[in-house]
Amino acid sequence: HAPSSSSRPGKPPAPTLRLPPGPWQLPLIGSLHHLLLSRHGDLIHRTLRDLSRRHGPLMLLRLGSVPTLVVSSAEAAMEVTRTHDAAFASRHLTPTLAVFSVGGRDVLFSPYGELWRQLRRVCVLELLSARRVRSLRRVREEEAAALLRSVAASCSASSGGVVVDIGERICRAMNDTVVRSAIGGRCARRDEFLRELHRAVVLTSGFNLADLYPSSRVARWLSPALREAQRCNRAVRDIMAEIIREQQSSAAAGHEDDDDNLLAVLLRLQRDGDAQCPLTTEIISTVVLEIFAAGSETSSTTLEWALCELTRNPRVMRKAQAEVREAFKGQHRVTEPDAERLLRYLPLVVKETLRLHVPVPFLLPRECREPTRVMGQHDVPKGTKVLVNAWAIARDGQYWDCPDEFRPERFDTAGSGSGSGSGGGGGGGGVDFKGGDFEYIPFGAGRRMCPGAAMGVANMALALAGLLYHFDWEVPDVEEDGGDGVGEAFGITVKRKSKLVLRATQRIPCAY
Ligand code: HEM
Repeated sequence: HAPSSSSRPGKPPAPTLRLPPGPWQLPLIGSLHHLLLSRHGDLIHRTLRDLSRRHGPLMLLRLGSVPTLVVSSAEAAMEVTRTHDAAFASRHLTPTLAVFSVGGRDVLFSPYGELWRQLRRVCVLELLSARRVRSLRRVREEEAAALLRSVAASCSASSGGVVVDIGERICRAMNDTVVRSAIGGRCARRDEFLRELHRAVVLTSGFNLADLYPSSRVARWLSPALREAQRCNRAVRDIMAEIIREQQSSAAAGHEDDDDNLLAVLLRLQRDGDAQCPLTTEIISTVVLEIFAAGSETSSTTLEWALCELTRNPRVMRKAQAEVREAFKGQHRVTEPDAERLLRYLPLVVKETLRLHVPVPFLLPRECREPTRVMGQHDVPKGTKVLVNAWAIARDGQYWDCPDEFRPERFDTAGSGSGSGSGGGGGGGGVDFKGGDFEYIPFGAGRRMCPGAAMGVANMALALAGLLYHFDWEVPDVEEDGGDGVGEAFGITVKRKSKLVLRATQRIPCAY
């Protein structure tokens, strides 16, 4: 993999490559020792931020045998996801990701090409377009209601507050919402699925022996992560096979209205042979599994962090609760149209959570498809893995005032200046996550940007409004986190190390 600037005899000398700078390397392990010796332990997004402060926003490392470009400024992120978007539009497929994506024949990790284009188009059309997201409102309301009823039931058992495993419940609610949206029904083996999904998130972080030495058979053989990935993949495929069988028998029985979901459409395309790239059952199973995973893990992680930050910041909590309690005054239920119409501050809370706790800190790894000169001065060789450290960019004092503080007001267009920088609210007024403001890219940017942002935000916003409307939330005892960062667990998404547990006190009855 090592990039080379040497020329072969008889050929004109190749121009010398100007590779991006990076920390010193050792034979065999490359730059890994910088990660292994870090004070941040396995929180690699933090370690790479520290390293980039020394070596620059375009930094070249070798992680095991994999040349890896780490992108750590808004300007550099723009180069990779806009200026040279096509050159970086493929994913880097590690051996563990190859297990889950069956060699990249999927939508999340596929190389840039026709199959990806086709699968992404179907996902957007049948599930993620603005129209489809609107039409799934009933699913969101029912699943948020189920969550609120479950908390109310726990509260009714005691007269004072009650300690609730709210993190677990949020996780189930977000998963049920996205699964019902995609296949029309719940997953009967949901808890088993969620357990395997949590394993998959850790296994695919890219920092195991097999992924660091992808071409070494010894590394693969020695890697427990790869074997565990294969086991985990078999388990989720088994769950999916059951779901597909049910959907097929429902279609065979002629249930017309069961046909209106992503899985049904994919199966119909397969039956009719209409798709440009033929769809195998394996591809369909992979795509639907990925939608379940991409849609639930990210949203539940964000919602958990939102509640966690609100309990740590009583001023923000009071303001958010005052707003929602005023908007729904006298009512016993929160509905989506009214929440959308009346709440101004709550969306800022969601935005600020997505900034402070970028759920997918390196986006999904990209790969350079052709030699590319970036920022006019650095050459990135073909095959280089690219990590955009969206987490570091969203906490960079160059773009954000008090970047480590939780201040939803910074996104208030009325209260602060426009654009990034030093608006009155702390930088961020007018900045959005739509992929055009590169200091804030929790959903990525460019061709491979997340197509599920609208659905993710809708799923989270309604549940959060209900949780704040009906209940008061406090930290039960001394918080186990100890403060910023210590409570993070690294994986392809960064979530809380332990599931959030809070004391809930019901203030307003639920009538769902
Ligand atoms: C808080 C919620 C979410 C966050 C933070 C999030 C974040 C991301 C990120 C960072 C990427 C990679 C973007 C890039 O490489 O530039 C991505 C890709 C993707 N996301 Fe999301 N996502 C969320 C919700 C969802 C939902 C609800 C769905 C679907 C139900 C979804 C489906 C996808 C898909 C299919 C891709 C792959 C796009 C491609 O490679 O072409 N996401 N997401």
